[in-house]
Parts: sequence; structure tokens; C-alpha cells
Amino acid sequence: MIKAVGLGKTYGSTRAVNDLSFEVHPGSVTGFLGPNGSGKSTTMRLMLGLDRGDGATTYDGRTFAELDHPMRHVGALLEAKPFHPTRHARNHLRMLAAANRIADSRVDQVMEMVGLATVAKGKPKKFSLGMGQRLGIAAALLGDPDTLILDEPSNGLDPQGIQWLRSLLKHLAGEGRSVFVSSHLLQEMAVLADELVVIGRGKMLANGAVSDFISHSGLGTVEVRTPDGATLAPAIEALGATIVRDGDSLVVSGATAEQIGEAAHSVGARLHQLATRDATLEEAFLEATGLSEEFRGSTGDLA
Ligand SMILES: Nc1ncnc2c1ncn2[C@@H]1O[C@H](COP(=O)(O)OP(=O)(O)OP(=O)(O)O)[C@@H](O)[C@H]1O
Repeated sequence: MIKAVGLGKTYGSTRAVNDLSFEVHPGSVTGFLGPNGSGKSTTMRLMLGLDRGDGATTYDGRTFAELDHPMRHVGALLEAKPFHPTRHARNHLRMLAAANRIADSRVDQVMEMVGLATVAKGKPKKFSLGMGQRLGIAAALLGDPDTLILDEPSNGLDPQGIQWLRSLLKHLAGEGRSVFVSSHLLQEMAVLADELVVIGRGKMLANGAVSDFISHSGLGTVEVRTPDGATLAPAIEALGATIVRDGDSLVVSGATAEQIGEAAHSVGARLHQLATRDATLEEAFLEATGLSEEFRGSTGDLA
């Protein structure tokens, strides 16, 4: 298990990460979300001891520096990929393997896993963004680690690549590993992650199950089809809910289907349909991070 306690980092006058504490549990994928510049990469570097800062991160009770052959415990993919300019992809991995006492045969295994076996002798500097990303993922998997920390691993991957990565990470978590992964692809995160850590301007905004994050956003609605709208609407509004009329339907925010059903019963209104619609992860994320967005674009006058 990963346990991060009180992580913090200041660059000049910028408090990039501020007192972040969270856990990443074995057997699950934990998504790490936050707007641009919110401190995700800095947090990951702190977790791996690559940046000096406040707090501590332990892996089953040991800090990264205390692990012998860390690649065999924690596999990491960070934004900057230090590939050797002239070394072949396979040799790059062989060198990492040797430094961590990992068998050479594992190199071919991971190249196969990430779909780079046919270009094993290619030079990473000639790789496309997606191929470079796959090589970085191969390096993270090299030590067959029980913990993975991946910063934007889907960057540059095509749709098939993203689907492949999703299956891979779910499979690895299913084997009991702890997977911590940042991404801006919220639809992807919605189907990949079990738990979330959501930050804004370096501070924790939400931490817990994806389903709780979405339901706590309060953005879900209930669609009510009724021939007795005039009778039912005041009873729903009396619950403190708001109603938007859509043809012969009432779209209700701020009340559950159960509450609406009870209200309908108490005023004798007939219900033809009562359908709940959950918020999307994107809607919940935008709601949670709206005020902590650091960089806000404008659609302006594009003409
Ligand atoms: N080496 C550095 N020197 C100075 N400031 C830095 C440095 N690295 C990051 N920062 C600042 O720290 C803050 C957090 O940056 P970080 O890269 O961790 O965010 P992020 O959430 O990973 O962003 P993105 O989603 O855009 O990749 C930003 O304000 C950034 O400008």
C-alpha cells in the first residue's frame, strides 16, 4: 500500500503542493485528477523522492529510498523520459534491468507486453510520442513491481492504445497491485479508476470512491414523466428541489427518486416514468475544481 502523509512543495512563492495526505490501496486503480498546474507531477516526484519537500511517502511501510532495487517494488512513469540518444530501446531496458538485478528475459517480456517487440532495435529518439510512452510503460513494468505510479500514461496513445492500457492497468490491479495514475482523460478515468484523489492548486479537494465523488457532486437529476405536473411540481419544490420542464417531463435536481415518488403519492399524482441520471465524472470534476483552476482559457471572439 502507498501511504502519503503531509506532502508539500514550494517553488519560490508558489505553494505547488500543500499538505496532501492519501492512501493508494492494493487491488485498485486510484486516479489522480487536477487541473493544469495543480501539482500532480510535483506530487508524484515527491512520492518517488525525486524532489525535496515536506512529508513522507511509504510503500508497505518503507520510503522509496529504503527500498532495495526500487524498480522491483515501485514502477514509475514520469513526464520527462530520460532515454539515451543512441541506445536501442531494448538495450535501454537491459541497462535498467542490470542495474536492478532483473533477468534479461524480462526485457523481452515487457517489450512484448507493450507492443514494441518488433521495434526493439529501434532508437527511442525516432519513436513517436505513443511509442515513447509505451517504452516508458515497459520500463515501469520491468521489475514486476507491486506498485505503479504513472503520470499521464495515455499521453500520445491512439484509441486502441488507450484501450490496451486500460485493460493492462485493470489486470495489474486485479492481481493485487496498487496503481496510481494521473490523467486528464476523464471519460477514460471514469471507466478505469476505482478510487480518486482530486486536487486543485496543490490542495486536496476529494478523495474516495469514484461513485461517491460523482454522487456527492449533487449534479444528478431525476426525470419525471407525469400527466399531473401542475399538482406534483409544487410538492417537489417543497422538498427544496429545482425543476426544469422538458415537454411533459420534469427534470428535477436536488431530490432523490424515492423522495419524488413519496411526494407524488402524497398528492395523488400519477407517475408514468421516474428515471435517475447520474452526473458524469467530467461534470463532477468541473464542479469540484471550478474555483481552483489556475489557467482559464477564453473562447473569446475566434472569428
Ligand atoms: N521545477 C519547477 N520550478 C518552478 N515551478 C515549478 C516547477 N515544477 C512545477 N512548478 C510549478 O508547480 C505547480 C504545479 O506544477 P505541476 O507540474 O506539478 O502540475 P500538474 O498538475 O502536473 O500540471 P499538468 O496537468 O499541466 O501537467 C505549477 O504552478 C508549476 O508552475
